[in-house]
Order: sequence, then structure tokens, then C-alpha cells
Amino acid sequence: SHGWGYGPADGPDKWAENFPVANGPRQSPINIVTKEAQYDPSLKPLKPRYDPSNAKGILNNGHSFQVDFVDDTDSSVLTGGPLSGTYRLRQFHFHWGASDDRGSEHYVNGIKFPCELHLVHWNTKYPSFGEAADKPDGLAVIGVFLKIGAANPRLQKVLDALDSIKTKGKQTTFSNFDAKTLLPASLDHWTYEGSLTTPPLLESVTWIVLKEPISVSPAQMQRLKGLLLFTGDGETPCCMVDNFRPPQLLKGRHVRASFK
Ligand SMILES: CN[C@@H]1CN(c2cccc(OC)c2)S(=O)(=O)c2sc(S(N)(=O)=O)cc21
Ligand SMILES: [Zn+2]
Repeated sequence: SHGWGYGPADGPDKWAENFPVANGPRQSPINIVTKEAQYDPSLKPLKPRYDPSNAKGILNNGHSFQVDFVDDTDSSVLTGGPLSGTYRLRQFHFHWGASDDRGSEHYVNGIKFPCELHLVHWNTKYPSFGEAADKPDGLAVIGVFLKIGAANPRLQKVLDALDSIKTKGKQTTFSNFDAKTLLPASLDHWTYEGSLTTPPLLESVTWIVLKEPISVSPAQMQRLKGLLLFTGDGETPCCMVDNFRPPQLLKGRHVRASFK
């Protein structure tokens, strides 16, 4: 089956066996070399407009946990930045490490962060997420780095929900959450054409990686690392940590910066 994971037997080095696009020309994540990112004055201000009432549920999908949003109207959308058209918020999720020296998928000048948040959006020029997911301009993902520092109160509601989705496949309702509160003050970003960082690794993502990280405390990181399992009920428990793909080759791509 297409069982994939992050372990030695089913991890990123094995994904190309079932998903040959893993060796494609526009794979993600990447190491962002800031000196090589060209400032592009044509990039517009990023405009996330999210309606908290669209939050639907929180799910342990066995690779991460995701907060899902109702995406049947244009009430939670992203426009601006490199995007033309309107992209609807579908879900957000995180990637993190077993220890705070790793966890992020993108690196900045070789620097790793302990955690990275992804807010996934799909292009409404397509009739559905499923239709958009494999188109070159189908998805837009905002990447936000988390840096160890003061406790972040905006993460608390998400962390408190983890208790009830400890094992793979578990989900629970998660309502009235404003995803905008997870974004830093500045929406300055780097952008490049890439892919999903998990199977099916579709080369359909316009990546928008924010320069300013948000904070997370060591105790909050501990909750993330301690509480979730890759495995389902009854399986031998295996902590959900190190659920990140390493950086991929640029293969001639250029990263643009929205700021000088
Ligand atoms: C498991 N993969 C995540 C869930 N998704 C998924 C689920 C089913 C099918 C599919 O493609 C047809 C995609 S998703 O598109 O919401 C994304 S985006 C993304 S990341 N790290 O690149 O931001 C990880 C996932
Ligand atoms: Zn992700």
C-alpha cells in the first residue's frame, strides 16, 4: 500500500519508490539562501482573510495533526503576494523534531527551526481541492517558522486539543478559531514554485515562507512532542516526532523576496 512515514523503512529516502515525482524539478522543501533571493517589487502585499467560524475539526492523520476548515465558500481566503486569483484555506498543520535543534522543513541560510506551520490553500479557479491539488498553480502554502522563546498563547487552544487526538485517525471538533492569530506581525516573505512536502509530493504548490518566526516555549514544544502518536490504537506506540522532509535541490529555480 502507499504507506509512507518518516522512519528508516518508509521515510523520505524511500518515497521515490511509490512517488517518482520525489525526484522532480520542483520539489519542496528547500534551503532558502537569502542573499540569492531577489527582491521583486511586483509582489503584492499578502492578504489572508480568515473567518474563525470556518474552523471545523482537528485530526491526527498519522503524519501530523491538521486543523480542517470548511472550504465551500470564499469566506477564508488568501490573495496577494505572488498569487493571481483567490485561494481558499483548507487546513493548517505542523512539522517538528524530536529535539529543538531540528523540525522545520525549510531552512534559512542552513538554519533549522524546531517547528514549521503550514497553512494550505487551493486555487478557486478549480472546482475543488482535489481538482486543484495536482495543477501547477493549484495550491498555495504559507510557511511560518516557530522559534523557541516565550510561550505563545495563540497556540494554546490547538495544543489543548491534542489530548483528544492522540492516535492516528482520531479527530474531534475544533470550532471558532482564527488562523490569522498564528501569523507574525510582518507578512514579509520569500516565494518559490514547489511541491507538497509529503506524498503524493505533487508539484502544485506556490510556497510563501514568512521571514518573521512566531514564538513557542520549550514546554509547548514538549506537549507537541509528547502527545501525539504516528500509530493507531492497539499498535505499538511510536511518538510522532521528526515528521519533516529534508531540503531538496533547487534545480534552477529562483526564490523571490517580497522585501528589500
Ligand atoms: C498528507 N499530506 C498533507 C494532506 N494533504 C493531502 C491529502 C490528500 C491528498 C493530497 O493531494 C492529492 C494532499 S494536503 O494537500 O492538505 C497537504 S499540503 C502538505 S505540505 N507539508 O506540503 O504543506 C501536506 C499535506
Ligand atoms: Zn506541511
